[in-house]
Amino acid sequence: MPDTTTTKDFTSIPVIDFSLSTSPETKPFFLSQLQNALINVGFLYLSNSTVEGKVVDEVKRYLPKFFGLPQEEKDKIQMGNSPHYMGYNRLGAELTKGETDFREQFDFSTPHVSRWKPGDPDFYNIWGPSQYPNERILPGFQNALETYLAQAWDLVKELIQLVAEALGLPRDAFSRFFDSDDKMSCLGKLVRYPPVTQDIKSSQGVGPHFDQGFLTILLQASDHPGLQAQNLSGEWIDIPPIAGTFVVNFGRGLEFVTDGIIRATCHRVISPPSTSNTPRYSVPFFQNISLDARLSDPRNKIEFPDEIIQLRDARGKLVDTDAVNFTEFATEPSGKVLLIGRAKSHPNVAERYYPHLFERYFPNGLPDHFKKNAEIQVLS
Ligand SMILES: O=C(O)CCC(=O)C(=O)O
Ligand SMILES: [Fe+2]
Repeated sequence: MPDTTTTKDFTSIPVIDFSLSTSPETKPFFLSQLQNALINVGFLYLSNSTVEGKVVDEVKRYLPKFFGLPQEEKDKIQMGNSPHYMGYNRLGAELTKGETDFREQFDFSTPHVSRWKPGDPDFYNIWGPSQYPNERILPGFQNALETYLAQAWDLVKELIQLVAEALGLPRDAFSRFFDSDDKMSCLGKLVRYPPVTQDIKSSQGVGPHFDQGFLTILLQASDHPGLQAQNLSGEWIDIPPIAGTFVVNFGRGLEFVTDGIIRATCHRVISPPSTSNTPRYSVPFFQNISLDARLSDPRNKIEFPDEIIQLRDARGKLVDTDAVNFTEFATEPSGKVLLIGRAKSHPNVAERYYPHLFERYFPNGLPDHFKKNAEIQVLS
């Protein structure tokens, strides 16, 4: 495997051992590896993290069980019934940059009560309770996912402090972007990417996009390749699963508040080929930031050491890419950016609960290919 620790334009993704961050002797090496990944790659594999192997194994065990439930059971908890964009989506019920993603998925979050009340901004309602299948149907499922979320959340809270240190900042440099835990919610997804079929010829598992918030931790829960990240030359670099690791990447929000020092790298998923007998499974976990945080507020500007700024400038400009971008960070509070992103991805939910956003982003109504795909599903 080529050495990516020094190259500016990556051709593979560095593997970083989290346990090196826990001892004073090895921490400087950990931080230097992290610094390179933050500035030059925007992706890394993390091994030996604090998330327990048995907790990961439980989640993996439930993936085929959940997606194997009868369609009617999954439809009972469909996202279309949740103003918080929580719950199940059938294959193809999601758009990235207007194009259909062929993945079936279940969105769930850390336990949370919506803080929205009449008169509040619409985006206060973006976080709220998850929808789980009846315990009788899938015993232990909710508990397994909530245990996983709690451990993933602890990990991102530690990681964001290490990110600050890797950029020569105090450990708490990013704490201003988070409320107390009871006012925060992080999002998890169970995702199933079926092989390409006759009906659905597209291999877009999920189209080119940037993640939105700060950190993403991704569990590749089967042996399928398919995840790819775009390097500075615009080439798509494979991120094949490596057992015992998470893939970590950085969202547009973190790129914004670090003035482009940290890369939010564009990525996509190619579906398994038609010759594959099994689906690809993954479990992304997205670290959100405070709904009220305005990243463009001058009071939120962070001063970086000169040598860090020089490393960014030496890297060169990021490739312009036609992907979902979250440019609204320049003007809107974080919660609104999140709500707009969700409305564009899940137009049926926006149409029902956020009609003002639906009209703005879908002035001609639900796109034909979105409706057509719904028909394919009804037929099959
Ligand atoms: O499934 C994957 O491997 C990646 C998914 C992803 O990038 C996303 O959901 O934002
Ligand atoms: Fe992503």
